[in-house]
Amino acid sequence: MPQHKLATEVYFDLNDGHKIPALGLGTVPPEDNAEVKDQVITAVRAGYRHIDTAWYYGTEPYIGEALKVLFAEGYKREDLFITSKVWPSFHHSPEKSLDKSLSALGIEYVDLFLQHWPVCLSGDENGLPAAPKNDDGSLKYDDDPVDGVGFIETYKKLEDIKATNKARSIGVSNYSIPRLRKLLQKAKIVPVLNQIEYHPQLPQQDLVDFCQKHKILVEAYSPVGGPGAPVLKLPYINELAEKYEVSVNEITNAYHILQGRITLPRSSNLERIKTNVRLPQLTKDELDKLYQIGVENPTRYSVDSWGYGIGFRWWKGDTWSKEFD
Ligand SMILES: NC(=O)C1=CN([C@@H]2O[C@H](COP(=O)(O)OP(=O)(O)OC[C@H]3O[C@@H](n4cnc5c(N)ncnc54)[C@H](OP(=O)(O)O)[C@@H]3O)[C@@H](O)[C@H]2O)C=CC1
Ligand SMILES: O=C1Nc2ccccc2C1=O
Repeated sequence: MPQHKLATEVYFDLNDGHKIPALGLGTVPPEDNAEVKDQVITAVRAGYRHIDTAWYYGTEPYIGEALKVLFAEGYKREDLFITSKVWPSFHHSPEKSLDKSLSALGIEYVDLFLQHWPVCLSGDENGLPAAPKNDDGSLKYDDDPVDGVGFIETYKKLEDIKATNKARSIGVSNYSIPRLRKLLQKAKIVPVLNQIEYHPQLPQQDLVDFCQKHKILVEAYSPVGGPGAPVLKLPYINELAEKYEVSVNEITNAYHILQGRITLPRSSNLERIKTNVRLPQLTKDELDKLYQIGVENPTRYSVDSWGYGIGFRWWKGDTWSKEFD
């Protein structure tokens, strides 16, 4: 049995002086939100130190229950890295959203607070409904979803929050290159990272290069493509798992971590969470071959309707859209 390094022991430097564990646990609701409590406890006991959540997921109260158990076992708040996010329907009051998240989680600060999407949906003072609709069924925005700059105002509020210490670091999610360009013209604080869909089937080297140039880390969500784990069906990933005697999930994690990206796998299977921690040392040729899979046949699995028109190339039918740039 080959000896492998551990993904749980890798930390990356953020541009504001803090550090982030490279492997984080995703907490999008499973069938029953309460299951997240055991998932978090299992992960931390297995060595994970990074939990990714969001007000939108509705799982923060269960993560809070897990934290109580873990703190009682002796784990320290300062040893964990906890991320939450402000949803677009809460764009007018991110601090209120963060206060709700902190209260549900039972903690005083988050390590990282992200703007979940660079758009402004029309929610009430409690951010509800999360997906507001016009009478014709279309999404109800407070700002033009394509040309509006309200998303920059939201980010500025995150800059103010950082000064309160309720969030140690601030960052963004689902930002394309055009949105990042606009943001960087106005931002005082460069976001520490951009959380985006990323896996071997979704090559986004241009966005990664742009982020790298501005010292913004890339954090990969849906590292196996979300429900059904379609990415894990790729024959080459299975070939590598056999070669290194690890799971297919550990290959998709290594794909990111070895190239300086944070990865956020999620699972309802506690055994899978527990064992998904080794870091096989894939070669440069193997990493390049994984990357080429997506160049030849790009596939985006997460296609939320609020993601259209914000500067990403979306997979539509059999061609990439021209929306980028
Ligand atoms: N900022 C954003 O907009 C977004 C952020 N995220 C974040 O990223 C996290 C991860 O993304 P997410 O889309 O949830 O998912 P993942 O890509 O991690 O996929 C999770 C799914 O894959 C299944 N799976 C994993 N491994 C296997 C395996 N070996 N065999 C069969 N099935 C498997 C899981 O099933 P099982 O439960 O049975 O293991 C689960 O259904 C989220 O939880 C969230 O924290 C996600 C989407 C958007
Ligand atoms: O914004 C999100 N949309 C999603 C859809 C499925 C799972 C997670 C998310 C998000 O975080």
